Amino acid sequence: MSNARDIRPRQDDASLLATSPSASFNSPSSHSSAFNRTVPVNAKPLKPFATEDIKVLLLENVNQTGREILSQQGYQVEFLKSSLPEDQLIEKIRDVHVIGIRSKTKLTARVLKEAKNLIVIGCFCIGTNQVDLQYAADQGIAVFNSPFSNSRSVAELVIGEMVMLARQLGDRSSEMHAGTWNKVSNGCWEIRGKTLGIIGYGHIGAQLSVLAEAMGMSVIYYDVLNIMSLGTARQVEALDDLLAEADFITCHVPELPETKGMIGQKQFEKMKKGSYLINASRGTVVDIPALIDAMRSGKVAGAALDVYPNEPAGNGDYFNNDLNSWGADLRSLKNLILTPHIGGSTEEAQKAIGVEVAQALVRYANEGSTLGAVNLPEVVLRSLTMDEPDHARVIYIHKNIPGVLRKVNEIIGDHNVDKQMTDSRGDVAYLMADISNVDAATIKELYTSLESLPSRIMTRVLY
Ligand SMILES: NC(=O)C1=CN([C@@H]2O[C@H](COP(=O)(O)OP(=O)(O)OC[C@H]3O[C@@H](n4cnc5c(N)ncnc54)[C@H](O)[C@@H]3O)[C@@H](O)[C@H]2O)C=CC1
Ligand SMILES: O=C(O)C(=O)COP(=O)(O)O
Repeated sequence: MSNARDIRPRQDDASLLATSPSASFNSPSSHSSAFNRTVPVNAKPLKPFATEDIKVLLLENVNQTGREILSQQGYQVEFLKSSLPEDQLIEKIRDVHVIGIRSKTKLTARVLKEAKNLIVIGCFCIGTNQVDLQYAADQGIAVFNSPFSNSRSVAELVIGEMVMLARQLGDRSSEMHAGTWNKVSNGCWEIRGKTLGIIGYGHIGAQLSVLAEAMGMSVIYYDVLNIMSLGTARQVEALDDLLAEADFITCHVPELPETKGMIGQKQFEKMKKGSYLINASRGTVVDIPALIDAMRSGKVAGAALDVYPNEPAGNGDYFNNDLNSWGADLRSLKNLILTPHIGGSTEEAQKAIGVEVAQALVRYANEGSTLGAVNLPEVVLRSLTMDEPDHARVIYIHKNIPGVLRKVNEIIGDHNVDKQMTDSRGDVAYLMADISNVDAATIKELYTSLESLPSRIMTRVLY
């Protein structure tokens, strides 16, 4: 394997041009999906490289379904249960072509700079805030996620937590575990007839809205977009309107500069006395010292937190003041449910995410399809078939500057271009072209010529 960043064709080895009819880039048949259905039965397996040379690093206990799909491709898959400290991550990422992470691993520009062979990142979760998406795009590294496979799991957790908070179940259960009988009705409520305020009415917020109405709640929501209400839910114009009206407030916004500290001291002041707060979005959205004050003063009657500004790397690690300076204060509060970022952690969600993201990674590595990528333009060409044995697929990721297509077409224009597609997103453009009647020497020539263009970000030739 070349030590350059690309997975390059092995130009010296003409035998690799022959494609093996027994090889397949289809994912295992047990994982049927829209992706599998779109691949024709006589799809030609593209062999840009010996698949056993592809190195994949999976962190944070990615589900077995995903691991199997990648292993069955013949890739070398290394699997770790937790995330890695930055220095160890940098050591490992230098070597790999594909990395799979969840919400904890931070793929910053500093880390990605060292990832000389990396072509694609799979976020086996919804959030992609942990990855420097722009830096990755600028290096030609595609990023995929699973946009809604765990939404239902989060929505169900929030429903459960509302009942738990309204009935102080966490406290009663802890007391019983400590041997104390404490039968209380004071300050305990039904959720029926109460108002739920949802901040961020996207996949999770909207799903939750339907479930909450089925429990007899009234739903209001605040979102920066004008979004169609489900059921009898009602969009409010300003966050303050929601804070003033809701009995239960729940956050479902992404981590963005605009959502940082979105619920802080000023917002707690605007809430009704005795209201409840739930945050299963990102730890930066709620100002936790302000929440501690609001709970101590009785303004907030209960809260559930699933996410924190700093989270431990893996199971068994401590959640203490070394991690977040207010850790002990938080843990001392009554009617506060603390969970270790388990909103999306169900068997159903993790299995579905494993399949969806692993298939996207395989499709990208083997076919170059960016369908569903969150940081590159979406470009897809139909699969080459076994009837097209002497074809090569050229992928040219380049700076989105004037004149590039002319130069590229000067290079590929002497050949028979069967199909070509190009699209851009911001500063980066992605071109894919299938060329027929090519031999090993032509592939080498195409590759070298494209690589020498000043607009080049990354070139791959699949054949
Ligand atoms: N605790 C957990 O395990 C999980 C947490 N999450 C977190 O939940 C977040 C939301 O997930 P989805 O509903 O799938 O995302 P989504 O993208 O479908 O919805 C987010 C909504 O928030 C809105 N929004 C963005 N900025 C806003 C602002 N400043 N004010 C008001 N609304 C704003 C958007 O317009 C959108 O409607 C994810 O980004 C992720 O960080 C997601 C899954 C599991
Ligand atoms: O899907 C998300 O964005 C989540 O927050 C869930 O993250 P996780 O896969 O549990 O690390």
